[in-house]
Amino acid sequence: MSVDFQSSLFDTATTPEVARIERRALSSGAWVDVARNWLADADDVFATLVRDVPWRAERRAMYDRVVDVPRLVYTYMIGEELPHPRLTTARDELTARYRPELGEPFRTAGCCFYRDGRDSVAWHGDTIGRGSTDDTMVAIVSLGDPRRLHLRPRDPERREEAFAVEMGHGDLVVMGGSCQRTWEHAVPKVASAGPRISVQFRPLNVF
Ligand SMILES: O=C(O)CCC(=O)C(=O)O
Ligand SMILES: [Fe+2]
Repeated sequence: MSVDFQSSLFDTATTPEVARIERRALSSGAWVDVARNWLADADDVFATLVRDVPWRAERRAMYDRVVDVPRLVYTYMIGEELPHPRLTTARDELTARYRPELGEPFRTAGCCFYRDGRDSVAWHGDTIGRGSTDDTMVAIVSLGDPRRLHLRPRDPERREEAFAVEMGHGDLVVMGGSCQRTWEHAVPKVASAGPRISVQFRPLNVF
């Protein structure tokens, strides 16, 4: 796969210890945490994932409705070695940071490859598993070209609360509380974008 990505432009990652996580409280008990430049070695992680993840096409029904999913995906399940040691470190740091609130570790790592601005994911909540009934967390590490994560309340009466978070190279975005069942998120198509990889860490039985 050829990827037109100038990694030198993005060589700004700090160490996770230095990055600050900022929380935005949302309605209905949902929240979003954002930490810029959270992942160290983001350039190397991105290049390794492009090369080594066994990407497969996905365009099918998912979540609680039929969702058009033009992007490449692969999910690392429990016990599967992650494709870069930095991701293992990242998962463990996320578990250390969030376990008091989450009550359990992050276990799986779903990877999505948005090849260009035409790749996207439509409005959904991660509600296949416990996200439909329980508070939980989905921690996203973004690599490559920035894309926007759009969020909106499920309740049509509250749609004016909708907003978007830019997910840049090495950034961490965590959706927590009731976010998967009371809010929806999407990564819409854009006129022009280079490749982006999203790594989503989730607890057991959250999809
Ligand atoms: O691209 C992203 O960071 C979000 C992906 C997502 O919401 C999902 O795969 O459930
Ligand atoms: Fe999602």
